[in-house]
Amino acid sequence: MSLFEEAKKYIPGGVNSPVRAFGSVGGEPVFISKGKGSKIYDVKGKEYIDYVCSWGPLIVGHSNERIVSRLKEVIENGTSFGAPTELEIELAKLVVEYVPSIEMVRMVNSGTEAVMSAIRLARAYTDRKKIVKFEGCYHGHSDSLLVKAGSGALTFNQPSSPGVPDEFAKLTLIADYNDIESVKKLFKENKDEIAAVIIEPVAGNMGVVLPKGNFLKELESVCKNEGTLLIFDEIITGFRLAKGGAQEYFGIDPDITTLGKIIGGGLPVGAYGGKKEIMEMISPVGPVYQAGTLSGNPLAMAAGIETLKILGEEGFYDKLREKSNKLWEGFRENCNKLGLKFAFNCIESMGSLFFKEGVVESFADAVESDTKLYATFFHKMLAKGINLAPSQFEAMFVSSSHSEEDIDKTIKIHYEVLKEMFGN
Ligand SMILES: NCC(=O)CCC(=O)O
Repeated sequence: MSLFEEAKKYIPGGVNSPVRAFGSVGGEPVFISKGKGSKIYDVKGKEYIDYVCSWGPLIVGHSNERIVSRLKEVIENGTSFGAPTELEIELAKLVVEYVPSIEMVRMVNSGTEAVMSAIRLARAYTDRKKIVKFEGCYHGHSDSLLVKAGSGALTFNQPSSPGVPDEFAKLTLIADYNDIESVKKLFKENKDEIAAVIIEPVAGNMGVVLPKGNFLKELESVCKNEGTLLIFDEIITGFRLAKGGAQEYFGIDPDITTLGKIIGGGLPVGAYGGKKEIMEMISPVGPVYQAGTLSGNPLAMAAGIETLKILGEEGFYDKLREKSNKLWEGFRENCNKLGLKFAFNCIESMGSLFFKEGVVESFADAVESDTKLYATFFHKMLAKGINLAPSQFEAMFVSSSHSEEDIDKTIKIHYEVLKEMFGN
């Protein structure tokens, strides 16, 4: 019996998160035994260059020495206290220093929790109930956000999940990413009722889709005029596009920011932060309740602190950009050499190749991609030792641990695979 067969006996679908099950690409998921730097190894010892990076957190690669050694130090003193520690202050300070709009931050355990809490806070702050999200954006799996969601929900054709009561779902209004008119229309129809607009500033869960022109600026100003809070879901883009995330990159001032992934350096951490006036509505200062037994866990804080310190070093993002651009250029050249006109979207160290000709600038464009071709591409890459996300509707990530050699090898294999699929 394979490990997957065995897992399926005890765990629904054999996995603890649906996207891992290879549902949209077929076949059995690879079981991983270890990771080091840019590489992961399956239980049979096969090596892969990894561009999933645990779905984004590992911007400095697997099993980074500084993180591991700090974790060893911290674990000697205990694993959880449910009481304040200095480590929490250290990570909070770094977040406030790095992320322009954050004056205060609350740590939780996952991105889902961060978003769920941010929405509650926005509703309490504005005394309004409705929220706006964009079709194909994914903000974790809390009830209000599982309406026309991206990522695994889209991959598995469950964008609006059963189990979410209609009464909740109808408070979530849906706009089109990169279409400010669709947002304005919702505001017109729901005057003074919208608490918050939540957005992935760069969409990463319908594949990578970049904000066009002034879209984010316009969104910021619509929200300000309407007395609605703008929530930037920077769970993917935070500390990824720049030290201060997408808000620094695009010069936007959101009211609340949600963080996850990189902030935990590979351990479970989420966070939400914003202006002091808003954040001080949270219990025990204010009336908005939110809590967590393991929130601010010392190990998770330590991994986050070490990661953020590395990101703060001179030239970190310049080097990562250079490396990423080399890979993206390689992919583009490969497509050109083979006369392929597939859309390729990238920004800094995140990118997606769409099996769709032309451009992908909206959710409607993204879902026109040929997911069967993606599945073939994915399996051929995997067989040759390149690990990509097992879905068209995800991003790939470059880490600081990817070497020139990794990048060259990946470009070479990418060419071979596309040639096998499309060459004459
Ligand atoms: N881009 C989607 C995620 O990062 C979530 C991964 C998961 O659902 O396990």
